[in-house]
Amino acid sequence: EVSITKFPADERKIIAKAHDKYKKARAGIINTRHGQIHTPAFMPVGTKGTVKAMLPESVQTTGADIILGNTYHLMLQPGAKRVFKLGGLHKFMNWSKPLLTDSGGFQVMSLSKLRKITEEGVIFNSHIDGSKFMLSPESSTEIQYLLGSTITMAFDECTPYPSTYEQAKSSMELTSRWAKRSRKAFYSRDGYGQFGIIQGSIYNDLRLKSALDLIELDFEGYAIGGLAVGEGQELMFKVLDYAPDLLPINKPRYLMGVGKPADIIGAVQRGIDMFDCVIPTRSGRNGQAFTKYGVVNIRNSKYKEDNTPLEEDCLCPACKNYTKAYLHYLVKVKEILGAMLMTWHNLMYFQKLMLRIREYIAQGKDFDFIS
Ligand SMILES: Cc1cccc2c(=O)nc(N)[nH]c12
Ligand SMILES: [Zn+2]
Repeated sequence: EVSITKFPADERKIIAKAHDKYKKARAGIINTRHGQIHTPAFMPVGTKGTVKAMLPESVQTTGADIILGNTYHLMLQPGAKRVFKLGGLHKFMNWSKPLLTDSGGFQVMSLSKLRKITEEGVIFNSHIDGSKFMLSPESSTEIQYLLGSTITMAFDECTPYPSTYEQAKSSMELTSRWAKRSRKAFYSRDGYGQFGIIQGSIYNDLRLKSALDLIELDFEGYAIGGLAVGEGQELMFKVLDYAPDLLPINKPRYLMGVGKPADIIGAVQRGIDMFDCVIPTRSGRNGQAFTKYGVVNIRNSKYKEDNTPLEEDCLCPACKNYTKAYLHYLVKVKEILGAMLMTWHNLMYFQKLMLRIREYIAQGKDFDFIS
């Protein structure tokens, strides 16, 4: 057992795995100002201060310890200063457990129409009304402070895939300079943390340089960025075969934007502790349910008279009180309750997967199951 201080006031126990294939898998607890995070952990995405179609108390019943918010969206509407004046994001959205906010650069690149990357930061036009904004390591870090994030992400540039070695190198070097400025701008408090994000695309020497630059800044945790950007599972795992080992063994490792159950299992086996992905919520709203029998596309007409639940032993309201026929109908007629029940089931499914993974690691058992 290795126990180390993660967030200032806290301890984290890592139970190293004996089994060779799983020796990098670890189960632990991150203690923060807003409560514990059991890892490996899946973080539901609550982009605009809400996990879409869910009440925060419903998210809590699924077993989620922490949810994500987004700097980009919240700075545009309702504005970080306003959220701060109203008591911070925890109070605003009635979520008292840990909150992690992404730093906004990734969202600017994927959402805003016009943008310009300079050494200072990213200048962009809001995708809502076209008004001009700037996000920099300093402003992103300040916005996350105003929101009251438990875990603040450093301001990075997500290197697109594919990128040439030169493109990936200069992008990674910019991220290292921005990480230094982010770290300097961070107001550190007990039980709060800031995570650095390593880049370097698929090039192992760039990944190493990125890790060395960020380890010098002594972040409370580290994220692996620049994956889940179209490289595919095989290449992602190839990077994950070495990248997590470049990071301090005694700090949380967060793989951003991942992923499907099989991606999560493979990444845990390679030493990742934290995940976030829109798949359970977005696909739930689109009528896809994750079950132990595989993904159920509830809109398929074969379910229109299916009087059985998605999963007979699932404790979520969709499975306890309703049938696939009813869910099929709700989603077909675009009733809001359809989005709610499908989302609730998928979030419960992802949290059950994480719980089983944590239990298997703690018992020293293999967890190759594709749940
Ligand atoms: C959300 C997300 C997904 C995937 C990759 C990234 C990344 O590289 N950097 C940031 N800040 N966020 C990411
Ligand atoms: Zn269910």
